[in-house]
Amino acid sequence: MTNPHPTAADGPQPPHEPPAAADGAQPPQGPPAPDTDSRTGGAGGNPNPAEGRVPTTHPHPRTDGLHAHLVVTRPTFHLDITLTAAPGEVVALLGPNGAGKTTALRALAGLTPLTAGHLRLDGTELDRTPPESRPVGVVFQDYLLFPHLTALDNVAFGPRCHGATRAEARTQAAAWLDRMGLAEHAGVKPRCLSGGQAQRVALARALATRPRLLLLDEPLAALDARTRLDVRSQLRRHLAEFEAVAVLVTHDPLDAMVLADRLIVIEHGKVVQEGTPADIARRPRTDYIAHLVGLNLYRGRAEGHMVKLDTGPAITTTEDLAGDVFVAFPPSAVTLFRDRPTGASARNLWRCEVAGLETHGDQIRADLTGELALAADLTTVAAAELDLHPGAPVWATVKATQTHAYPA
Ligand SMILES: Nc1ncnc2c1ncn2[C@@H]1O[C@H](COP(=O)(O)OP(=O)(O)OP(=O)(O)O)[C@@H](O)[C@H]1O
Repeated sequence: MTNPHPTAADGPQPPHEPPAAADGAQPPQGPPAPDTDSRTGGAGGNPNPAEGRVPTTHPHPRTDGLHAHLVVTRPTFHLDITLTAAPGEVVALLGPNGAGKTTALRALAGLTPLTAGHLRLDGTELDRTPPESRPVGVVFQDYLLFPHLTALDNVAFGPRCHGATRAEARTQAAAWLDRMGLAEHAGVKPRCLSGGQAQRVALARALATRPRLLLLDEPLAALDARTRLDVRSQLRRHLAEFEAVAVLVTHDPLDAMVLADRLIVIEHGKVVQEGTPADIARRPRTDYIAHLVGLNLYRGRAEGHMVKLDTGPAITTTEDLAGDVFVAFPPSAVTLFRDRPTGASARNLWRCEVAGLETHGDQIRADLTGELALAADLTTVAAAELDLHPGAPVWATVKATQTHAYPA
């Protein structure tokens, strides 16, 4: 996502598409959000619930969550996804580059207009609500903190825009910084914060507006590996406490699996699979997802324990199925031989050729072509003993017990 900019609380102008009114590093005098009622504690609970409370005008109960059908049509791209989430649920939008994740997030924030569809949050239609008036908080990959404001004033900016007095806003901001473990950094400017601290300030700023929808755009992408580990676990804790809907956009399957209750995988502007992280990891339905979760995936037709692949040979499985199925197995389940193994069952034995080799953690991953295209993991020692190199002929076997077949 490239510098989108949903609300007054979230920083300077977006570079393209409709500008967010009252956006930018202006004096924090934006209009009050339409919905800042704190009956349910809003975004993670208001640290000072008695403060900054703005009367609600909502006729609907605030327990409905998110119901969205987002349709955005551009000359070369069409997004059409349905997105629902219950309060307290964290949903991750996962997908390859250009899938439409950012477009979906911008549409939720009101920065990209819907071509069709609808957007309802806690019973209120938001389609026509301008970005700065939506009860939406956004955390960006690159934080987008105001460089000239202290951490405290960056966080206080949100409540100020939503009608709190300066003193109220600062009190609330101090409470949020405290909650994020950043109390001692309140007077520090963003340039003096580490990446992890800046990201937590950005999260505090978003939560301080008590949003009913929290949008997180690749929130950990700019952090180094070590910081990422810490911030990921802190973010997980804060999201677990968050009482409204959170939507996270990420490329990283680990972030998605750790942070989200439910994954929605988008490819080419459409939802291709959704479910719990465990469901998706166990039963991927596209090559992209199979690759993400590190599985070999094939489609075919099952007759009992035999699955005849659409392209390629048959695979023997332990499941007894009929009709269209997927078959998956991990690269670690593959055993390679240079010579045809004698005594091995002829089942799940394929003649292949090494197309490429790469280091994968402490293993070597071999990409194989031939009777069956597959990835195989083996130790460095085994790769050396087999004298594997691109072009080398190999035999690959997989035990039926290591495969997993499920209906397509
Ligand atoms: N402002 C825009 N105007 C026109 N086309 C755009 C605009 N923003 C994005 N697109 C196009 O819309 C499609 C979806 O892009 P989008 O940024 O939503 O994907 P994404 O899944 O977030 O990708 P990435 O992971 O690379 O950020 C792409 O083809 C992209 O080129």
